Amino acid sequence: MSAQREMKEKNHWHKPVTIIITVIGVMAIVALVTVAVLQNRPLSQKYKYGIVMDAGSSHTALYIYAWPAEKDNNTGRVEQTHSCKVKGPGISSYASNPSKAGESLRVCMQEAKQLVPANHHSETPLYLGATAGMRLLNLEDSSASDRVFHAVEGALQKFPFSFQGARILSGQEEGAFGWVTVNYLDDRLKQGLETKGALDLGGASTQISFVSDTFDGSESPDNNVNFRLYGNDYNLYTHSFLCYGKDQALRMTLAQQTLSGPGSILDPCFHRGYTDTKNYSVLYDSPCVSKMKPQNATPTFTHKGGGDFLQCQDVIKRIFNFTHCKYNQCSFNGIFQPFLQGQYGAFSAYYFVMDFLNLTDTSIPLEDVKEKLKRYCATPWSELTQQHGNIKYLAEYCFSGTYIVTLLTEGYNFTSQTYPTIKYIKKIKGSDAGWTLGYMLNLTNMIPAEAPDTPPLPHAGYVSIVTIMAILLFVLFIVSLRPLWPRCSKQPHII
Ligand SMILES: Nc1nc2c(ncn2[C@@H]2O[C@H](COP(=O)(O)OP(=O)(O)OP(=O)(O)O)[C@@H](O)[C@H]2O)c(=O)[nH]1
Ligand SMILES: [Ca+2]
Repeated sequence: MSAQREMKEKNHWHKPVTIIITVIGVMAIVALVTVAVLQNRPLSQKYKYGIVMDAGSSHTALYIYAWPAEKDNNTGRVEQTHSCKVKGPGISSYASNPSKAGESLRVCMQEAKQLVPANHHSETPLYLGATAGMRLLNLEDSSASDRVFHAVEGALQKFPFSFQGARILSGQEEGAFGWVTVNYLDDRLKQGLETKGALDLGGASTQISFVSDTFDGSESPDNNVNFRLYGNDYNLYTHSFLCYGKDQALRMTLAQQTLSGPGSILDPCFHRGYTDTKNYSVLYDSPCVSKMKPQNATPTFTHKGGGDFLQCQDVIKRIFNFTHCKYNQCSFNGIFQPFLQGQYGAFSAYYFVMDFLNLTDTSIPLEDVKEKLKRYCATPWSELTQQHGNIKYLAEYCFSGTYIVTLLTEGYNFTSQTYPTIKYIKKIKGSDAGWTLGYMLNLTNMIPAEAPDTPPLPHAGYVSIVTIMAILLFVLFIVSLRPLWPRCSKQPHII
């Protein structure tokens, strides 16, 4: 009995003070872990929104972007959540009826109003950027372009968003923001990886943009855009060729074939059996060709297809001027271009056309691409309409495919070796490739010039370390109470 009492006396765990210290120690550690974890947990995901309207030459599209509210200054998180294609042609086509340009945007704007939560409407910026169609209208008739903008602005101001204005983007902006979009979505900017060039083929203009180690802007300052993004400097070469979008290039190619004002032409870029009556005044109604309009021509001409890829390449080559270059090297029309460098993403009509022709795989050798195009162009029109029905653009794919290959090789100097550096793309991680995202990121200051301070540990790592440390502390605490531990448990009882 006395031994038992002695043991109980030696066993300090049974002392109320020890029990209280242990309980307080456990509670303190639990409190420490809880506070540390709660204090540093990611905030609940509240989103911010931005809307950009791409008023292109052929049509207008609306894009909604969203990003977690607390990550404003930390790019890599903005995503396209919705896109809406405006019915009808681009806003520049409404020059003679501007109010219709504003009206045409209403359906997509209503959609945006439904999709962006109402409590965010007033803080959501809305931008409209117009490209080559409005550039051409502005060249042709600047007051007509002002009227179109006035009507469009009036229509957009009626919506509850924070409207930031409608304007024409310069060719440099269009090229550079397309490049920003591609590299932002690919996470190349944030990680400081080698960037990808951007190739954009629109309806009225086409852009080429890439970082070149040999280009510092001194040779041709107009083609130089400098960015500092996430602590890295980028020296970008960019050029926009007005009139070299696929629709205006087709006009120029047709103009080349009708300079003498013939009553009919046999166009190698259209399929055998294809025939259409075209109006001279409609064909030449664009600043890209208006100066070439034949005098004394009949009002219309018959447009017949010849279906010959090689001859088509020849007539397309005639719209490029290779005779003068005041720089070390040029692409075409006397425009400076440094050596091609790195990988390229080709989007818009590059994708639409090559996708239709089943030629988006650039591991197919360039010679085989040409061979396939040759066979496609030689397909009779009747066979194609039988196969596809009378779908939009069907008559133009032979021209468009041949134009793309000619622009890339003869224009930009891609070779059989460098052709595989191009990837035809439509979307990257769910967002459309194009200038709109880059434009919004720039205007909302969402790409920091310097790399943002990031916590040294991700949240999960932080939680694990705090928990391990707390357990360790607890164990140390228990061990530190060792002098108070009973010594008898494993010792033989000596009576
Ligand atoms: N085949 C095909 N062509 C398309 C499609 N959507 C647009 N296009 C055509 O492809 C060309 C380029 O389209 P976009 O990139 O939208 O051109 P855009 O932005 O209106 O014109 P720019 O102001 O010059 O940039 C135009 O000739 C369009 O008519 C499509 O789904 N399929
Ligand atoms: Ca475009």
